[in-house]
Amino acid sequence: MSETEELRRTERTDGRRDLVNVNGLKTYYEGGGLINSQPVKAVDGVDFHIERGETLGLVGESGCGKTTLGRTLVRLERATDGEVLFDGDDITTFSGKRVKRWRRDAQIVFQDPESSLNDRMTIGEIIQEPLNVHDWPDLDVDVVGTQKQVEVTGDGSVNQDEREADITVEVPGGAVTVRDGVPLPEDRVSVDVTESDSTVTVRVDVDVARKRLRRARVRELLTTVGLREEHYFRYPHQFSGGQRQRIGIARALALEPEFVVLDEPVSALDVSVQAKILNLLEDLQEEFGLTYLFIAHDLSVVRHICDRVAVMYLGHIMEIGDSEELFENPKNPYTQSLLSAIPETDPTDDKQRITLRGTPPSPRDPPQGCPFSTRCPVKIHPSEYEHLDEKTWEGIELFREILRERQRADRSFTERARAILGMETRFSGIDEIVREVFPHRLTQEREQALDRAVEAAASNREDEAREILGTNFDPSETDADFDDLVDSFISDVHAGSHGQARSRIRERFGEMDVPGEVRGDVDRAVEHVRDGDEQAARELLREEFGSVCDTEPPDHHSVSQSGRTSYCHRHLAEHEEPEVAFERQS
Ligand SMILES: Nc1ncnc2c1ncn2[C@@H]1O[C@H](COP(=O)(O)OP(=O)(O)OP(=O)(O)O)[C@@H](O)[C@H]1O
Repeated sequence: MSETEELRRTERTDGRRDLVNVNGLKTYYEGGGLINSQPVKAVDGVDFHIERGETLGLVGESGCGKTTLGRTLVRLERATDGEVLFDGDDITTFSGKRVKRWRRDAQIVFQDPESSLNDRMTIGEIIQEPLNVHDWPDLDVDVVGTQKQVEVTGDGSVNQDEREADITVEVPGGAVTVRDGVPLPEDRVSVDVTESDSTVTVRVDVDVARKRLRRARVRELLTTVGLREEHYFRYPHQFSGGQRQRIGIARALALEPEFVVLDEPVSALDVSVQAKILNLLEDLQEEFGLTYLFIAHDLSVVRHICDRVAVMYLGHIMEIGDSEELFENPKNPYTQSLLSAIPETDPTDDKQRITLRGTPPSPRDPPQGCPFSTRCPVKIHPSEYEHLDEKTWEGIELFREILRERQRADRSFTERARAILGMETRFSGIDEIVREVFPHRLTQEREQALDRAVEAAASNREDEAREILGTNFDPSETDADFDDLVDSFISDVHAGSHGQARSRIRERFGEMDVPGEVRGDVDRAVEHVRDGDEQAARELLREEFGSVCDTEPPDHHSVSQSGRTSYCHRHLAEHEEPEVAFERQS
């Protein structure tokens, strides 16, 4: 790649160089040996960048792919597709020595300091391990002050990296500078320079063994992360959770990385300790110019520590941008839902809490269109059904969601085996589901009878109430036990729950209270389910009531001046913006 091309790839329009650039990244886990099983699409096509020295937060519900994404960036997981440019180079294509060299630049701190440290090693050994693996320090040498070809012999070697060399030798004169990160006094380095017409040969001898340098480096790291040098010979179990996390951080910093993935670094710690570790991480970032990807569940921590935030759902980034802006004025319906669940510190703020129905779909079988379409509270309705009221829509979406959940349950071995053995009777519940999901209404005559029955029961004329119900409602119309139903009705009225008493009867004897065209489709879907063909039921409902959200993946739309983007069809001009749709519903 030419230098200009490389610059174009890594330099953004505001002129700041990005350290990490992720393009179309996918990480799939293969099906685990099950025949025909689909891969888990843990990360399913994400694009973002991380600027040098910034902290990008990564949030989202459990299982949305945060850890997998973090691990892919440091190559603990192999990318299935896409590229991860680190300083312009695609690390997914590295192999052999190049991976090993690059690994020093990118490290990870794990969530659980309990299990991520080997209990049989001393703290010193744990922190020293990466230094041993990478044969640290390189003792690489930069020779300055000459145009001639340079040869380095003895303990040193020519610096071939872009990093600052461990030792710099100036010729003529042989003045030595040792890089800050190497705990080596300059008077322990001796230099001998010989020059010919075209070559300078520099012999560098270091009279301190690498082992001692490493031990000194570990002691330095211990104090850097707020521990004491005498902790060197202790074991992990002798430390508290917070101290163990400090050890994990020291280990991650040992090779002086540029980029650190912090995978829920404080989630396992007591609240009082969390703040200390967060402060430490911020101080270290400033001191060493680190770039962080900060993965977290706790949104208030993210707001506090991150410059920008990426919100993830089912392997996709739904919204990404400036942290304060995103928390103040979220644009994506998923971000809006996620943030609405944070308890409000100000009790006078009457923020609307958005309850999401169902659970996220399986990453083995994600929705075809928008990943959030199966749960989105402001999903776009097809234009021919725009006149439908919200209650009917809610019923349709819920019905579709229930059929999808049943499909998912179908995947379990037990369920499949039961079906094959003919023991399966789950489908018998369909009438009950329809009664629960859609509003039901009685004929006018029956509504009046219901009024009279409520009045009689409320005045302790139970026999009369029973008689009214018995005369006006035919027990053969319902699969419920009629006497039990009447008993419950009377108990509800006595308890003052007249509404519930009425609903009981309406659900059992009422007609579905939805517009005729909807009713016809629901009835046909129910028929398919009765015939054991749930797939046909799902397809029918999708064709009839599905919208662009069900069929097309959205684009990322710019939603603020600062470059924040949101992945949602509603940002297209022909639709209402998500917040307007939320407002209309409330
Ligand atoms: N090694 C693996 N093999 C197969 N599937 C996996 C593997 N690791 C993770 N997954 C699946 O990939 C999806 C994403 O998981 P991941 O751990 O990345 O999510 P997460 O957002 O970090 O969740 P959490 O917050 O619970 O850690 C989940 O469905 C998970 O079950």
